[in-house]
Formats: sequence, structure tokens, C-alpha cells
Amino acid sequence: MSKLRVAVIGAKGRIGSEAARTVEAADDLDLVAALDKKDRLETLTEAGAQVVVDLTHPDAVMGNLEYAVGHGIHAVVGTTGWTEERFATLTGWLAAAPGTGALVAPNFSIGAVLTMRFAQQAARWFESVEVIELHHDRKADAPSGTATRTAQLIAAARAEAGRGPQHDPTTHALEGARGARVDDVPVHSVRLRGLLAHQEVLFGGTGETLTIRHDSLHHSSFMPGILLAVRTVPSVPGLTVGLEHFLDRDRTDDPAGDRTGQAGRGTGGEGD
Ligand SMILES: NC(=O)C1=CN([C@@H]2O[C@H](COP(=O)(O)OP(=O)(O)OC[C@H]3O[C@@H](n4cnc5c(N)ncnc54)[C@H](O)[C@@H]3O)[C@@H](O)[C@H]2O)C=CC1
Ligand SMILES: O=C(O)C1=N[C@H](C(=O)O)C[C@H](O)C1
Repeated sequence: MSKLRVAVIGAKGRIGSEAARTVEAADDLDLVAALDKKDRLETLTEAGAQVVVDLTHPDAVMGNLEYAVGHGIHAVVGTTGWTEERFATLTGWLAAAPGTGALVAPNFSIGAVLTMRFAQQAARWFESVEVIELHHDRKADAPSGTATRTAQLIAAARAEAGRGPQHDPTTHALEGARGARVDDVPVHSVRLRGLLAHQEVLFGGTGETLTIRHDSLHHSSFMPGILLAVRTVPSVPGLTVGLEHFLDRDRTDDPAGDRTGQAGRGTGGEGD
């Protein structure tokens, strides 16, 4: 059987270098290109890449995806900084490239994916919820992609359960003291040398709290998810948001729900 031809962009970066090594070590994958800043995107087509893994920077990812999807190359995207507008743009590019798939995964680690799912399940039962994400001191974006997605999923679950806006007693505060609001969920971002990627979701109800915490201690935590994504994306045309949809592909009840993200984000491709 021929090997799947994979390219990594951002291959000199913290996660990209680990991803390139991981692809190279996989028996069924062929690392045909490892690009970083200033390398030509044409290398992707010249090398015959079938799947591209983007682990670059919020400023770079859209240009890379426009080229890849425009040339029918499936994309696995870990780069963060996604907005509704960006998702709409990517959906448009995918619609013009039938059969091409793109997975945007805010987090490739199984523990983080489960954190999001558990938080989504807990959300309807608690009056208060706040998210604290903690990352290394080189991270460009805040809040993290994972925290943003977690807050969006929590907010959607609260809305579905008929919960109104959260009560906030604050009348006097320094700007920023209550964090950023993502769909009415306060999100606090810590940046600290020595950390990698960590998140706590704090729920509060009458006389009790629930804390869900996840820690990525090494970039190896993201590699099984990246491998799963690379192997799966060629068979899932259109946009998929969140690794959970690939983890749940063998389940008929699809607990992960709409694979394009939240209701109203748009439609996926032919696989819907
Ligand atoms: N989804 C997930 O599970 C994870 C996502 N990430 C995300 O991946 C991204 C990269 O993170 P790190 O590796 O920590 O950053 P980094 O700064 O160590 O690496 C980024 C690499 O991309 C390269 N780059 C920048 N612009 C480029 C361009 N136009 N073309 C090609 N290469 C370019 C840089 O030179 C650098 O080598 C971030 O957005 C981060 O949030 C990081 C870890 C896990
Ligand atoms: O920049 C990082 O390191 C990470 N970025 C992703 C995010 O923004 O959520 C995933 C993980 O938290 C590591």
C-alpha cells in the first residue's frame, strides 16, 4: 500500500518540529515537505503532498490554507486565532475544492478534548462558570484556542438548557481583572515560563464547586491526535472543527454533534 504524502508547515517550531519527527517515524506516512518561514508554498505541490499540517502562526495560517485547499491538498490545522470570519472564508475555499477536507483542531490532546466534552456536559447544571488557561511565555494569542472553544461550547450548552446570562456582582474593577468574555464566559489567560499548556474550568452552584483540569506536560501529548487527524482527513470532505468528530467517527450516536462547530457556523462538505 502506498504511503500518505504529508507536509508540515511550521516545521521548525515547538510543535511543528515534533509533528515532523512523528510523521517521519510513522510507517504509513511519508514526510514529503517540512516548510517554515520564507519557504515557498509551491513546494507542497512540487512534492505531491496529499495532506498538509499547519502549525504556524495566526498571521500565516490563512495564506497557507488558501494555497493548500486551492490545490486540493487536505489540511490538518492546529494553528490558533480562529474567528467566525476565518471559518467562513475557509468554508468558501473548501466549497470551491470538492472532495478536499480540513480539520481545525483547537487542541490535539485527548485530555483536552475530554475536558471540553466534560465541561459541555457539566455546563447546564451550574450557575457560574469561569475558565483559566495557563500557557508558556512564548504564546502569541490569548485566550488560547482551546479556552475559546471551551467557553463557546459551555455557552451553547447553557443556552440550550435555558440558562440566562451569568450574574456578575462586580461594580468596581481594574480593566482586565475579570478576564475576557467569550460568549458571556469569563476567560483568564496566564503566561508563565516553565508551563506548556494547561486549563481549568471552574463551575459553581449552591454549596458546591466542580473543577475540571487538564495539563499538557510535553508536546508529545498532541502527537496521537495529529496522526489520527492526518490519517482521517482525506476521507472527510469539507470543514470539521474539533478532533472529537474524528475520535467519534466509529460511533453511530455521534455525541460530538455538528462537526462544523456550533450551530450557525455554516455547513461542511459532502460528508455531512
Ligand atoms: N492544536 C493544538 O493542539 C496545538 C496548537 N498549537 C498552536 O500551533 C501554533 C504554533 O505553536 P508553537 O509551535 O508553539 O509556535 P512556534 O513559534 O514555536 O512555531 C511556529 C513556527 O511557524 C513558523 N512560521 C511562522 N510563519 C510562517 C509562515 N508564514 N510559513 C511557514 N512557517 C511559518 C515559525 O517560523 C515557527 O517555526 C500556535 O498557533 C499554537 O497555538 C500549539 C500546540 C498544540
Ligand atoms: O500555543 C500552544 O502551546 C497551544 N496552543 C493551543 C491553544 O491555543 O489552545 C493548544 C494548546 O493549548 C497548546
